[in-house]
Amino acid sequence: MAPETKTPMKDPRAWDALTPPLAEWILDAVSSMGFARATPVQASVWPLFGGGNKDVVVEAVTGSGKTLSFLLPLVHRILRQEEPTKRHHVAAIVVAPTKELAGQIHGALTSLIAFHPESAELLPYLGGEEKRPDTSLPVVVPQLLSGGNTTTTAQDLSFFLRGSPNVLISTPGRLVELLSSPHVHCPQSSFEVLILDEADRLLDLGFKPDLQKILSRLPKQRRTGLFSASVSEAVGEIIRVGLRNPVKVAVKVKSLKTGGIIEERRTPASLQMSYLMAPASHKLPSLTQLLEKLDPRPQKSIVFLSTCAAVDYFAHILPVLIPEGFDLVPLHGKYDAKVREKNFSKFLNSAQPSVLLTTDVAARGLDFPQVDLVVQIDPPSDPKSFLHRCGRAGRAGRRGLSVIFLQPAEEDYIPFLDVRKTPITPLAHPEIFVANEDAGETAERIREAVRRDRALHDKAQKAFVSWVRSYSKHTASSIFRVADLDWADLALAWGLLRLPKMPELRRSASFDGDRFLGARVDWDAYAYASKDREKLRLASLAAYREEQEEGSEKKATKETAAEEHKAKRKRNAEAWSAKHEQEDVRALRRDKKKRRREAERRHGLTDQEKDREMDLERLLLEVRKKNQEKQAVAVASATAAADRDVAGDDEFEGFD
Ligand SMILES: Nc1ncnc2c1ncn2[C@@H]1O[C@H](COP(=O)(O)OP(=O)(O)OP(=O)(O)O)[C@@H](O)[C@H]1O
Repeated sequence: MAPETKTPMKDPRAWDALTPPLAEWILDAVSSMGFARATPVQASVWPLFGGGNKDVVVEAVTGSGKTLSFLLPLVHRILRQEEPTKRHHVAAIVVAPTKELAGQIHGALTSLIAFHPESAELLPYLGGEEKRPDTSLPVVVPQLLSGGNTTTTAQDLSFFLRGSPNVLISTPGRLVELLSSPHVHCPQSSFEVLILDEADRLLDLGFKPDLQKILSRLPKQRRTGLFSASVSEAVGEIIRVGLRNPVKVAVKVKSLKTGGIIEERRTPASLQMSYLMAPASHKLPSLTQLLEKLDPRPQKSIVFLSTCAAVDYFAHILPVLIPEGFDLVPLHGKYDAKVREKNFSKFLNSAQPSVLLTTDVAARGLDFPQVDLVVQIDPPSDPKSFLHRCGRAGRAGRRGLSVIFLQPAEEDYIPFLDVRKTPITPLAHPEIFVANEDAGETAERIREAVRRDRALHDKAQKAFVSWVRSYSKHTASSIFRVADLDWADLALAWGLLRLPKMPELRRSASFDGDRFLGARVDWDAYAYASKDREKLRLASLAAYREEQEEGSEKKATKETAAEEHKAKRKRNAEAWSAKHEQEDVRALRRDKKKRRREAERRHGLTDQEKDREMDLERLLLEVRKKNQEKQAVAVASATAAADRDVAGDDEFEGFD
């Protein structure tokens, strides 16, 4: 019997085993890129989306090669057309949520078509002043619409008119602007395929209006592909994109749990997903230890914070804290497009160990080779971001470590992530231990830096308020509760010199009311490092003081006037009584004189005349006595009337 011959099974993911067969130039390209075989997602998507005529919804873990899984079908569909795409017609569009990701996809496509001779010939024309020549064969001509202020819409349009690209790669906003031009055409005869990368993010409410406008400008007869590591998060929204009988491609990871149980995960097997329980003030010292102790030293690390303002602030603080030899590169969505671009490529190309300090702007899709470590100092507000953030490390089979720092009150996040198939385990190695004294020392070092420049204090105040607001917006609101925050510890963690005035503080039971945290600061002398800014501050301080002084002078004048008025009244009252005393004296003298004269006069009167005068005098005395007793104007006036009749005005002057 002839010996049994076994033909070796062909690797189903070998590039040359895929159906339909890949073009020669693609085989060259992937082998030059060092990709020995297709990744599971590439092998699954190709026959459906490249060969077949299916719409696809693709979910595969981060770093599993989804970009190439949609680029290969995209170029294949364009190049198999009988004729080149007409001038100013678009054949394919790729939409991505951030400029950086759009740029990266554009880079990947450009590297790929560099292997396609007819398309490669046109590459030098792209971006140039010259109109690109027509071709007789189909070609792929990409244009990146980068948005922001890197290029204006007018520049994008003139590039489009000169280069006549047939593939647009863009963020939603800039794409809407270009598609609104009457010179940009997407007819059914030319348009082939629409790709939404990070589709669940693009289907979020924020992008909805732009996405609707884009869809309304595209023919209904087209192929559409949705790609993401978490596309199933958007199940309810997928319908909006107008897919026709889509095929769902889900590439899952199975891993062995302790006890021999096989579990399904939504994160790559090469990525260790860990957590560290740490009060807020222990987080930065823990980060420092992690960077120090990891062996080999992480070449590239990404540290996530929750807000742009926090990145702005800690970008000035971390250089003081992290071990020597690490470059710190900040990146967030509010930077000017040029700074964003510069910092992005600085991190990408840095030769020495570097740390990217960033927000969720860098959570999705970005493929930095050599990212060994991801640290989430702040857990993401949206749990969808969690696996994307972690997935910046451990890509394409490379080992990676992801650590999330959780405060004691946030412990429930651990089972929460388990349910979402992104389980995390306690960080066992390297061992991190932070004593309270270390945390206090770190806080002092931060405060020292803050004291050197008042601008840092301003940044800290702004950032802290925005951080608290973002904390209150966590989707998992039952786990991240502002009411549980330990304000004194947070103030240490941030190295604050005082806590900003916030309604959250007033409502908090754990806040003891000392916003100044026992830190002694001479606020008038506390200066900005920038001379110009300090000059301005001093000028406005002087103006403020002057205003205060004017205010107090006015107040003093008012007070003096009031006192003077009071004194005058007193003087008047005193003068009045003195006057009356004098008058009394004078009246007495007059009386005496009068009586002496009377006595002399009476000397010569008859007895009858004397009696009449005596009666008159008695009457006069009675009236005077009465008046003196009552001293009331009403009574006096009545009495005076009677008196005047008898004695004349002169006698009652004082009662008037
Ligand atoms: N067949 C392959 N073999 C080896 N490496 C590959 C292969 N295809 C792609 N890669 C590499 O894998 C890395 C990750 O690819 P890619 O960025 O497409 O991942 P992704 O699945 O889109 O990740 P994310 O979900 O984070 O966006 C890239 O550096 C890419 O060059």
